Amino acid sequence: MLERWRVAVLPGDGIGPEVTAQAVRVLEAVAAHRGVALEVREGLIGGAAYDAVGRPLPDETLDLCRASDAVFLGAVGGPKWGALPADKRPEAALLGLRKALGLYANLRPVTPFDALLPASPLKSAYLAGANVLIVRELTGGLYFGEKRRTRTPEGEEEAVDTLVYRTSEIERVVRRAFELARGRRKRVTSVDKANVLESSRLWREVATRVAAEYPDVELEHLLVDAFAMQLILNPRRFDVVVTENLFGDILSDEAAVLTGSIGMLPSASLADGRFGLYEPVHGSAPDIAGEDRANPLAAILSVALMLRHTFGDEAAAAAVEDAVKRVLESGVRTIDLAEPGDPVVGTKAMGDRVVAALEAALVK
Ligand SMILES: NC(=O)C1=CN([C@@H]2O[C@H](COP(=O)(O)OP(=O)(O)OC[C@H]3O[C@@H](n4cnc5c(N)ncnc54)[C@H](O)[C@@H]3O)[C@@H](O)[C@H]2O)C=CC1
Ligand SMILES: CC(C)CC(=O)C(=O)O
Ligand SMILES: [Mg+2]
Repeated sequence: MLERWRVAVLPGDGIGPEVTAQAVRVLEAVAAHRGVALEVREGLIGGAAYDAVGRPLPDETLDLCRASDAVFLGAVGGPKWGALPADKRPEAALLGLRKALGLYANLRPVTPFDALLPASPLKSAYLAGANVLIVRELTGGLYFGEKRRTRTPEGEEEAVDTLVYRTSEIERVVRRAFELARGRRKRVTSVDKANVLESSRLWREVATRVAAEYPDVELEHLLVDAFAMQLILNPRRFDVVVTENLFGDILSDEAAVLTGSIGMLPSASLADGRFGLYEPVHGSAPDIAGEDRANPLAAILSVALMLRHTFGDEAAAAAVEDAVKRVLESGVRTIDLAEPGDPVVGTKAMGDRVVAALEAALVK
């Protein structure tokens, strides 16, 4: 294990800084317990960076990330910056950062906590034990293809986005999915739209080829529309799901519903090796920003992923996840998770509870 953890922290916009503050407290608690020197260095990104220096992804931020073992990111974006040219928008910074750091595999574990299962036994039976790992390709596809505005010969405005995948891009992310499946239930579902899209036909061919290297892991192909339905109908049938960038973005927000809130879904964006960027799946939630109402658990669970994938500290990762579990079992909820009558706490108070549960477990 490393004795020094160098973490770049990019709080970003909206609720980004609020949830990041709680995530950093959890990381600090773990590092203090482990006796590890934690170097947290903050950088600017998104609208906050645009406002401060006129660019959403300053070179200093990229340099900081490259000089770190891991990056934690809150969220970027908001209506304030919506009218800027595409390359100045906060979202462009996030895409640019993912590309520049080679973060091609985005892991989005979807693991409903028992304490949040619906009250009806029928509904809980359908969700109990569901544990899906979405592996989303993160540096290719529509988000990175050529974009342009043109005019038709008739003078009508036209917009073009291009969806490009090459074999090597598909191969590495599918291989990552198979490797992860080996440590789980040994089942990969590859999601595409091969009945219509040429890029999906290539995706399916490559996935089938890679699967031959993993005879112990079962592969199934599903079309994205059918998968979107099956995910809700029968979530327990899925183990690892691998898919392209846009499909993975949409399907993971859909999957968040299984956990009770988008505020529960963490993510790890990985390059080859141990380097990674960790962020909640949700955005900057401008509708609740600044009100201490955001659920910080997705951000805190992203710290668990950092401990697991970058710092190789499985015990600490499990301790953070267990602290979240115990806090939820105690009944407290942020507003997004609350049923009538539940004790509701704010962002910071939820962070307090998790840190207290974690410290109690770590000193034992
Ligand atoms: N990784 C990132 O930085 C992402 C940024 N965005 C950006 O965020 C901005 C807002 O996008 P939206 O479509 O509204 O998506 P969003 O994920 O920010 O919010 C969707 C809904 O979920 C709620 N929500 C989100 N996170 C929550 C949390 N932690 N606790 C409680 N409720 C939460 C919000 O209040 C809102 O009602 C946009 O500028 C978008 O581009 C969107 C997704 C990812
Ligand atoms: C904000 C976008 C650039 C991406 C997004 O929605 C995501 O990564 O979940
Ligand atoms: Mg998204």
